[in-house]
This record gives sequence, C-alpha cells and structure tokens, in this order.
Amino acid sequence: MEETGRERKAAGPPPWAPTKSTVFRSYAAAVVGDRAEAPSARGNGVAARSSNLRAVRKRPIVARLTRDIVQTFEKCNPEFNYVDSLNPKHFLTSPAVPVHNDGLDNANSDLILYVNLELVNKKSDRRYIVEEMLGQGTFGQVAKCWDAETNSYVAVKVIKNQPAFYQQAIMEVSLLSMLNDKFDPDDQHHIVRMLDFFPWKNHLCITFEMLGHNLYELLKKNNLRGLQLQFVRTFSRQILDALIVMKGAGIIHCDLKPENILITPKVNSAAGVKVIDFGSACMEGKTIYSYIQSRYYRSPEVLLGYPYTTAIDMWSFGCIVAELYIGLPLFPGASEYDVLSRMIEIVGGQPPDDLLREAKNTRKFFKHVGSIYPGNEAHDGLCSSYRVLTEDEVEARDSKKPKIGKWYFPRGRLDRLIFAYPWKNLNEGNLPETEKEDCLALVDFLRGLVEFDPNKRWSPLQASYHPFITGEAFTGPYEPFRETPVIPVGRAATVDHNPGGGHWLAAGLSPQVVSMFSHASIK
Ligand SMILES: Nc1ncnc2c1ncn2[C@@H]1O[C@H](COP(=O)(O)OP(=O)(O)OP(=O)(O)O)[C@@H](O)[C@H]1O
Repeated sequence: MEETGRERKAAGPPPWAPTKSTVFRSYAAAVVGDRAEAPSARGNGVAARSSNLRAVRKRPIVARLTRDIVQTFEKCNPEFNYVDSLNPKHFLTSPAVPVHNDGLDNANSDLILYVNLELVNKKSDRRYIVEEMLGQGTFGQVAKCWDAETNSYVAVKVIKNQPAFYQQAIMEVSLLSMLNDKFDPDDQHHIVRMLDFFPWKNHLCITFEMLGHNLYELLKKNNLRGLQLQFVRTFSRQILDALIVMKGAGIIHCDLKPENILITPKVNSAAGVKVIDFGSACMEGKTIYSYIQSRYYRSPEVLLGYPYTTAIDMWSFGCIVAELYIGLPLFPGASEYDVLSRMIEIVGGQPPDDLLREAKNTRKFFKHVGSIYPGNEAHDGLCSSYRVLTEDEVEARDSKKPKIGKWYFPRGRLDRLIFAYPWKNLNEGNLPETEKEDCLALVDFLRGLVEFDPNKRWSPLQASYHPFITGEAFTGPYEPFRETPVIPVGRAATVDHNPGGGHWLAAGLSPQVVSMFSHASIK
C-alpha cells in the first residue's frame, strides 16, 4: 500500500512523478511547534541570500559603501586587476559537487548554479544573471535572475540534464505557449507567462515572469491559521478562471496544489494569484501516466487507477480551497490508504460502484462484499458491493501496517470542520448570520468539488456560478446548470457561436473566455 519504488515502477510512473511529499512533515513539524525545523515543502533550504553586488543594490547603506568597489580598488592600486574567475563562487545548488557534464552538473544532474552565473539564450544573446534560488523541485531548479535586457527580474527554471526531464519540459513549454498565446493572449486568466526558453550547457531553461510567494508559504506565514474568507473567495475565483481556460484547451494540470499557486505582484492593491508548473500537465484524452498528482491533492480516480479527465484538477482545487480556509491540508494522509480513509471519513460516502468495478487498484483499498454495504446510501439511497478495507485487513495482506498520519484538526465531516474552524467548539448556532451564510455557502461549494464521482463533480464553469464565488446570497444547495460535453477548444476547429454569453458575463468572466465555451448550454 505504501509508495515504494517498486510500486511506482510497476505503475509505469514518469520520472517526474511526485516523490513522497515532504509537505506533511513540514506541516506536522509546524503544528507540533517545531516550525523552525520544518523543512520547506519545496526543499529550498539552500536558498541563500546573495552577497553579490547586484543584491547589494537592495540595501542602501551597503550599496553606498560598496558602489564601484572594483574601480575604487583600481584607483587605490593601479596594479589591482579584478578577475572574475578568482572570485569565490557563492553556490546556490545543493550539492554543489561537480559530477556530470564536464563538471557543470552535480550527482542529481542539476546544473550547479552560483550567484552571477550567466544563462544565455545563444539565439537572441539574451542573458539571465543568476541571483538566488527560488525553489528546487523534481524537474530541476528555479532561480531568480536579472534580465539585463529588460532590467527586470525573471524566474528561470533550469531543467535537469536527463532526457526524460528534457522531454517533459518540452511538453511544459508547448502546453504553456498554447495557453499563453492562444487562450490567454492578454494575460487575464491567472496563468503564469512564459517569456523565453533555450538550451544552456545541455539543460533546457524556461524563463517565466517573476511572481511572489506560493500559497503554502503564505499559509505558513500566517502560522497555518487559514485566510480570511474574502481572500479564499478571491483566490478561488481566480484559480477557477485559470481552470476554465485549461479545460477549454483540454489541458489537465495534474499537479495542482498550494505550492503551484503563486501570488502576483499587487496591481491597484488587489490581491491576485497565478497557476504555475505545467511540468506534469497533459492533454485530456492523451493521458499516459497513472502515478500523478501530489498525494494530499490526489483525486479518488487517480488513487484507484481509473481513467481520468480535467475533473482531477477540480478535486485538487477543492482540497486547496478547504486548505486556504482551515490552514491545513484536508487529506494529509501518510499513505494512499490513509488519504482514501480520510476522504471517506470527511466527505462521507465512497466512490460509486461502477468506478470501483472498473478501476485497476480497487482491490488495494476495497473488499467486494455483495450489495450490502451502506456505501453511498446516505447520498443516493443505494447500498454498495464494496467495503473499504480496515487497517487490520491491509496489514494482514501486506504484512505491514499501512502508514497512518496524525489528525491535526477535529475528526468529522466537512460541514462540521468548516463550522468548527478555528476549532473553538463553535457550532452553527453560535455564528453571526452573515458568517453562517458564508460557511454554508463554502460547505456547499466544497461539496461539489470533493465529489467522489468524477462525472458528478462540478466543472470549473459550473463551479464559477456558485454563490460562494459570485457573492450572491446563499439560499440553498446549488444546482449547477447542465453542461453538454465540450470539445476542448484546443482540438475544436472553430468557435462559432456564443449561447448564453450575456449570462456568463454576469459571472465575471471575460468575453474572451465566454466565447471559448460556446459548446455549453445553460438550462
Ligand atoms: N515564476 C515564478 N516566480 C517565482 N517563483 C517561482 C516561479 N516559478 C516557480 N517558482 C518557485 O519555484 C518552486 C518550484 O517551481 P516548479 O513547481 O515550477 O518546479 P518543479 O521542479 O516542477 O517542482 P515540483 O517538483 O515540486 O513540481 C515553486 O513552488 C515556487 O516557489
């Protein structure tokens, strides 16, 4: 049941499939008061403050004292000759021991980055000067660089020097160029902008606009206490906007999580976010890998090995919305079994029988018992033929206990959880009317996202009409309009008409996005 290397291999995982998440350790350490030692989810412990001259610019006193320091030395001593190569390097990559690629790469095939290293697009002669590390991930490293041509900072992702990573990075480049150029030419839909890409010393480098902290970092800064509802709403609306565009393009992100949603520099003092990291993305209908998504945000159909669609991103999105509100991941399972057990306990019910019948991994988690198990009875009045395995049954089968993580919030159903937050033993009755309505709307919103059945789970467009998003009064459970199957615009030949466009505009969608979804009908 655990994610052993052998199991990953058997499932035909891509080399970039998420490794055991360190996020949980990070949260756990933080929650038990060991925040100082909590490793960053992105392992950017090597990120160092640069001491180079460019960085010095940011500190005015030091800047004044050291400005033109080389020229000053030269004036004092005509013999003085500054040689860049003798300057001790301030390494940003860890480990920085040269192993491969003529000593340019470390043992992990990462280019050894140091302050002031130049990454050059030889075709355009555009130079990016490395300043500090922003993050180290599965694919490679992301460094903050100075773009001398535009006099601005950019984020450069330096992909590992290995063919599989290179190939998948090419996919990232092609999907993102399609999203940027064709689906979001005016940069209105909260998707990161790719600015450039080029090979450098056998590494593919992808340049992005420079964004701010990711949402996990934001929650950490807030002591994992969750955000005010207005920010949860604003961020949710913007992420949905990006998801609408992605679904229209037929692109599944496959790794939506707080670390991949970055805060944008404030425009008119308005808070904003953008979706990043299309390094695991694929086209709908061309799904190759079964081992995808980070564990806490992994959808039931991916856990169970069932064919997946853009609906898996909506599951992850639901997990993110809940996490933004409560400050902690909704399903921080230590193993896939633990994640699924938490889903069943928090959401209530279980995946539908037809999914369990067809999924490849059902036997890892469920026992076939005949039509007697309550299963989804509370939802659809039907008994299930499948019962989830107990921990003892898993242990007896695997000869080891399944890994089960701690619970950092009160156990119970989603509605109780939202109403009880911030765990002050509140119940619905204690809340002021306005907050109660907000909470009811949030619970109802989440209900449509963390829905076990991918066919019933709301699409991004359907979710975008929920009162939690539109800000309309919440008067009762939301019934989404019926959406006819959409041929993703990425594959459709033309977009010819726009039924119900006016209505969609009322939901705050731009005419451009509305025009992309001319295939949906509003009932
Ligand atoms: N445009 C950007 N601006 C600022 N920081 C960025 C940018 N892009 C990435 N980062 C930082 O680098 C981290 C890693 O980026 P990204 O997720 O693209 O790399 P990755 O190798 O695919 O990571 P993972 O293996 O975790 O999926 C992000 O969480 C973020 O903190």
